[in-house]
Amino acid sequence: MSGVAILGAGAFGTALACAMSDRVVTLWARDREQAADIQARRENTRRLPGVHLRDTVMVTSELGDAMADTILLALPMQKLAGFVADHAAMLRGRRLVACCKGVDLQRGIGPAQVIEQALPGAVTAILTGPSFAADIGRGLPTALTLACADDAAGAELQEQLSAPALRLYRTTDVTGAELGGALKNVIAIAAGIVMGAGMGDSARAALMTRGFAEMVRLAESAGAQAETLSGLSGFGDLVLTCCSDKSRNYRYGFALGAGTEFDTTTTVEGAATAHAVARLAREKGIDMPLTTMIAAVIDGKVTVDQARDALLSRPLKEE
Ligand SMILES: NC(=O)c1ccc[n+]([C@@H]2O[C@H](COP(=O)([O-])OP(=O)(O)OC[C@H]3O[C@@H](n4cnc5c(N)ncnc54)[C@H](O)[C@@H]3O)[C@@H](O)[C@H]2O)c1
Ligand SMILES: O=P(O)(O)OC[C@H](O)CO
Repeated sequence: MSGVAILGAGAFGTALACAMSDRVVTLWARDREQAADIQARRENTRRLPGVHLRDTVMVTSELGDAMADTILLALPMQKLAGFVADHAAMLRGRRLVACCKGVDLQRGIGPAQVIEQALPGAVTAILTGPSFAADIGRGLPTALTLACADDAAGAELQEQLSAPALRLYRTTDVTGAELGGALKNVIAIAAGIVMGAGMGDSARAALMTRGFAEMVRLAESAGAQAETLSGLSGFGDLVLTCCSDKSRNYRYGFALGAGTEFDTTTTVEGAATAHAVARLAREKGIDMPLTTMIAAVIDGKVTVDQARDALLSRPLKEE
């Protein structure tokens, strides 16, 4: 058994399959009809319309046909624990690369730990960083972080998963990489709120900067290295997601700020993660005013105006 399989035919899984289609790669969709449709049309019309899949991408809904030595898990964060627990027997012994961004709401842990709890001893890695599926699908140049605690395994994965337009940088700081990807989504919701409510570009810049300070504070308390947060998975992804309406987290925040409707079936990882992180911050005694406020706004416990006023009237402090 060799090669690469991607589990989850959402926007990101499909885009990764596209980027890695310089070789044979398998894409698994849980829905039989959707898998057949993508395989026949060579396009995922539901999740990544307009992107053509080469014949080297094999699409299946049979999980057994999607087993390879390296498995990319491109599922929403809150679905990961259930999925790996349900399919532990099949996944055991393979290199597992989580491609989701977030903190598990029930367990308060990131994707690598979620996998390790279900499959102790598994070689686990994280693929994360600034990347819109639509950009990757169009073959536009993208750089991501591949984080693996076992550096030798990480180096092999970096070689295996790099592709002509997909450049992977490597780190052993798994905690830093996964918290960068998780926390930037919360700040992106906040950036969307700021812009949707008409607070302006200067307010967004302030929010991104103070949001980044929160990200580093929490990550360091969890044992991550601050410089990882300054890399692609932290700073890079924060800038991308806070400044583009291609981002679903940003668009969700914008709708909250503007008081407009938002399609609740859209994957918005930052919403659950805001709650998971606000709880973690409370338990650890870490000051995370923005994240805590975003969780309260999402819950409707405070209005956007109340959140703005409360944040602006906090005691003055050193930067
Ligand atoms: N879309 C992007 O631009 C992008 C970029 C980088 C990272 N990501 C990350 O990738 C992850 C997936 O996002 P996406 O954009 O592909 O989402 P998506 O909403 O486009 O697709 C999610 C996919 O997961 C499948 N799925 C949901 N629950 C499942 C379950 N229990 N078992 C099996 N399959 C299940 C759905 O059928 C769907 O195909 C997220 O964590 C996201 O943050 C997305
Ligand atoms: O659409 P979003 O907000 O989930 O963002 C997609 C990616 O995480 C950007 O790197």
